[in-house]
This record gives sequence, structure tokens and C-alpha cells, in this order.
Amino acid sequence: MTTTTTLITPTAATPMSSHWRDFLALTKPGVVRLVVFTGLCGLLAAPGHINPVLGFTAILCIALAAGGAAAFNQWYESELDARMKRTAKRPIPAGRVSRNDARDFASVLCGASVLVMGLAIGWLAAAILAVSIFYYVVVYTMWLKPRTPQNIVIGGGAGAFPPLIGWVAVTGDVTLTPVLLFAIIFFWTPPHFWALAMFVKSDYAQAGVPMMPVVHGEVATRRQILAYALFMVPLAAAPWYLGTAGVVYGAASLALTGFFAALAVPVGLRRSVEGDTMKPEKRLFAYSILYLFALFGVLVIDRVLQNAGIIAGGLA
Ligand code: HEM
Ligand SMILES: CC(C)=CCC/C(C)=C/CC/C(C)=C/COP(=O)(O)OP(=O)(O)O
Repeated sequence: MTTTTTLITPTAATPMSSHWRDFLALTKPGVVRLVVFTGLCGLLAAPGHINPVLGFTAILCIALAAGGAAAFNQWYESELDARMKRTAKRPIPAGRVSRNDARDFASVLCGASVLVMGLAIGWLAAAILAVSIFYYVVVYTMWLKPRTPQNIVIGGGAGAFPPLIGWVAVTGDVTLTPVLLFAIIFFWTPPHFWALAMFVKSDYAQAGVPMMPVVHGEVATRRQILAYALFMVPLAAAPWYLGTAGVVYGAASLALTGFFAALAVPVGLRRSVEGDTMKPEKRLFAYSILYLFALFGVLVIDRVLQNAGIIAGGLA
């Protein structure tokens, strides 16, 4: 006996029932968690005071913007996501959310985030929020990602804005420390992403995305991962030796970033062989996430200690 299976691919015209969990997945909650945390730390480390309700509103706006931008990214890349093993089960390629619904959902999140930020907090913070959405959706996703292996280097700016936005929400001003916080995430992004790109290289190659290991090969990518990770050591400590953060941040940043660089050394110097499990690359990627949580968390602890008069420093 033969059976015939009819495959129905939902389109914009085909009704489908989407679960709220599918819309949550469109926001890339795993990534947004860290993005929001860095925004919160920027807000808490800034000199000055913000009404807690307004502070919560500012962080909510960053979360809505980052989630909305991530949903726009999945709306634009649904065909690409369908071609890669890592992303094929996302709500749009899996047929659980239509492209139009995803686009509308993203528009509402992004629109509301900028509007509420502008009305409740200020238009400078709202403008930077709008720039970060534009940067991730248009500059990175639509323009750079399909064109150049430097996509991450330039596109890294997309996720680097939140601490700056949190800071500006409190002070209304852009000063040295928030620019340094931007730079820290900007230069952290290439080793964070390329470590992952090394072990999902075949996915990108088969989907035709010009990521660094695909275009310039493993050896060049490994060297660049190491170079960026080493550069992070003096960069991450800059708020301390430039006098805007205290000694607790300085010591913790040297230890945390030193370990980041140490994990990048075997990645930078070794060559993978047939059937390699890519353990050093997986370890570096996993630590990159823990590292950023810890570094920004310590910045806030340092600020609390400064406020209590326990350590010296003068975040500005
Ligand atoms: C253009 C810049 C970036 C690129 C290309 C990039 C790329 C990626 C990719 C491909 C993944 C795997 C995601 C998955 O399989 O769902 C990932 C995971 C992750 N990224 Fe990035 N990333 C970037 C910037 C950032 C930024 C700025 C942050 C936060 C500040 C961040 C935080 C994370 C976190 C927390 C994860 C783990 C997510 C989870 O466990 O669900 N990334 N990144
Ligand atoms: C405030 C604001 C708007 C912030 C934007 C922050 C944001 C969501 C940055 C994330 C960058 C990111 C996850 C890139 C993933 O690369 P990819 O999209 O190439 O990954 P993929 O292959 O998993 O889709």
C-alpha cells in the first residue's frame, strides 16, 4: 500500500495558528537577555538618579527594541534560516508564524519602544534606540551580512548601544564612560561570533553567507579572534585606568578579560583536523557570554561601592 503525504507550506495567505511562544522565539530571548542586562548596567552605573518607574520603562523599551529588531531580522532572513540546520526550526521557516505577522509584530515592538522612550525618558535616548534598531536590521542584516566577511566587525555596533542608551536615560548626555562601554561590546563581538562561526562554518558555507571562516579560511579567522581578544584586555580595563571606574572594576576586568584572552590563545594558535569537536572554540563562545554578564555586573558593583564611599573613582 502506498501513502501520499501532502506538504502544506504556510504562506501569508494560509491561516495558521501561532502560539505566543512562537512570537517570543522571534525576539531571540537568549540574546536579548544579555543585551538588556548591559543596558540595565549602563543605567545603574551612570552618575545621577532616575525614578525607578522611569528606569524600568527605559529598560523595557530597550527590551522591546532588541526583541523587535530580532523579529525583523527573522522576517527578512526566513529563507536563509530555512537553509541552515541551526535556524531551520525558527517560527517562520518552520511555518508556525507567517512572514507578515512577524513583520507586523516587529513593527509594533520597535515603534512602541522608540515612542515610549522619547515621551517618557527623552528624545536623545529614543534617537540612539532608533539608530540601534536601524543598525541591526538595515546596516547589519540587509546590507553587510550577505556581502562581506567584515559584517560582524562593522555590524558589532548593533548590539553595543544598549549600555549607552541606559546611561543617557539617566544623564541625558554622552560622556567618556558610556562610549567606552560601547567600544567594549563592539570589540567583544568579533571573537564572540567568530568562535561560534568556526563550529557552524559548514552551515554558513552551504547557505552562501560570507562569514569570515568561509571566505578567508580558518587560519585567518583564528588569528583575528586572538587579536581581538588580546586587544580586549587593555580596552575593558580602560574605565579604571582612565579614572572613571574604581579598583574593583579594574582588578575584575583584568582577571575576566585575561581569562577571555587565555581561552582565545589555543583557538588562535591551533589548526582543526578532520572530525574535530572544536572544544576550544565552543568553550570560548560559551565563556564570551558569561564574560560580558560578569564584566557589566562588576561595573555596577564598583559603582555601588563608590557611592558608599568604600572605594575611590568617579564615573563620568
Ligand atoms: C552582530 C553581532 C552579533 C552576532 C553576529 C552574533 C551572533 C550570534 C549567534 C549566531 C548566536 C547563536 C544564536 C542561536 O543559535 O540562536 C549568538 C548567541 C548569543 N549571543 Fe550573539 N551575536 C552578536 C552580538 C551579540 C551581542 C551584542 C550580544 C549581547 C550583548 C550577544 C549575546 C548573545 C547571547 C547571550 C547568545 C546565546 C543565546 C542563547 O543562549 O540562546 N550577541 N550570537
Ligand atoms: C537595542 C537594540 C535594537 C539592540 C539590537 C541588539 C541585538 C538584537 C543584537 C543582536 C545581534 C545578534 C544576535 C546577531 C545575531 O546574528 P544574526 O542575526 O546574523 O544571527 P542568526 O544567524 O542567528 O540569525
